[in-house]
Amino acid sequence: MVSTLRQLASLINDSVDTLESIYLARGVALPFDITLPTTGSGDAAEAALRQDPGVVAAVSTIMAAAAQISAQVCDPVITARNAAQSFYVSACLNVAQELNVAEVLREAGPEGLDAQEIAAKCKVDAGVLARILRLLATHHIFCEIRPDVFANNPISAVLDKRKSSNDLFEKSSLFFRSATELAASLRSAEGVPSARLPFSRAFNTTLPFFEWLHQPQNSTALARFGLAMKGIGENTLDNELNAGFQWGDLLPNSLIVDVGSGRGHTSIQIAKKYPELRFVNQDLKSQIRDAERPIRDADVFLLRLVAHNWPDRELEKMLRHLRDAAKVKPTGETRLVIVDKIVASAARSTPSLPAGDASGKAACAAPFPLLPNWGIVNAHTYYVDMTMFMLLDGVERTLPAFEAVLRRGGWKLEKVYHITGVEESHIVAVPAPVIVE
Ligand SMILES: C[S@@+](CC[C@H](N)C(=O)[O-])C[C@H]1O[C@@H](n2cnc3c(N)ncnc32)[C@H](O)[C@@H]1O
Repeated sequence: MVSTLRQLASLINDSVDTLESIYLARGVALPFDITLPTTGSGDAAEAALRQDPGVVAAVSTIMAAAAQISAQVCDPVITARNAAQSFYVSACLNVAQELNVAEVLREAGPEGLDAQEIAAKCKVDAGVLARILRLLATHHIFCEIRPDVFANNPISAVLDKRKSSNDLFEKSSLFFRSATELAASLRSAEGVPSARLPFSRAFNTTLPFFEWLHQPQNSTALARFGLAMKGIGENTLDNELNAGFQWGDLLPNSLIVDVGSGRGHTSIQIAKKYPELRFVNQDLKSQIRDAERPIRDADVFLLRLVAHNWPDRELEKMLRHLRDAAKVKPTGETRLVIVDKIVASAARSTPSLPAGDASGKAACAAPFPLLPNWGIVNAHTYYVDMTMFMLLDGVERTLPAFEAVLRRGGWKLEKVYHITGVEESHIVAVPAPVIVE
């Protein structure tokens, strides 16, 4: 019987072999050495190759197996202690972002900069800043090329907002401040949910998050939020358009209603590829000036990164309104396209889905002995789930949870598209009779 340790080591070895052979066959150099300063903004051919399904599978296996083998061999006390203190990584990263250290180091180039000079540009104490950057370098974010001299590596370069360090301003992190209230929020027994959410406590407000964001005094936060939303999926939208819901199968002139559209960046991207489709963007009044009521002759209601903003009871209400406004056979059939992450359990068990033949339901589970949800490969999904709770009482859902809320809202799950290299899935539903439970 091969030990779990050996199985994990084999998975890593085999996947490294696969990676090397794919890169060799394509004539592309393997990814940068993260222990060395970066000399530029990366290689476009290498960035494109990272989307290759064989590369995605090999990288996912290495990430999951490396994290698991490390946790397996490490003294449990040390693993637990490091996890308990990993907030320091976030806190130090927050410092680097607020002080625009990646921009300062981009301007310094691969020779790097002494902590004294970085601190002078950032107008803070050099000794503490050097210690903060060393903690980050220890986690492979920045590299310390000589004692107290730091440079960007490919990971810290990602923090660079590609502006001059003189043009950047201070920012406060909504998520970071809210997270400090997570435990207190769970313990509290105060009234309405919005008053006891970590965000509400941290920012001392009883307004729901999106209303708070639209207050005149929070216009900077709103602008930043709009940009962040535009940024999510910008690089992967092509993949989404090719391998997700098939917009090209809709008849010319079909009407797509983007519910909670933000500034309409998704519709604009789809319209560029499919100019024969029509679009309506709906959002809160200060985001765009448009109708807020459901539109009755839509062919598609698109909810992109919207369902996860709401707890089940609110999402169910929203889905019912859309169901009431949907076209049903024989006059047509409105499709509901939800673009959201799908959470998988970390337990190796079969999900208890009701019988049905919606294709593409199960995302590919990781091979034994890896955690079936691919462990840290999908860590971001579980982080965003916390953000949804902290800010909105929202939730990232499992597929059975989606199916249940859709059913209660009067929709029937038709098909799920899991798209390689994209964190969000496309969950497609059609109108179904509303079942009162
Ligand atoms: C997470 S963002 C998603 C934006 C966009 N769909 C995207 O994919 O980037 C959620 C959006 O829902 C909007 N929203 C929140 N409450 C709303 C409401 N009651 N009516 C319409 N839109 C709302 C917010 O203003 C925000 O733009």
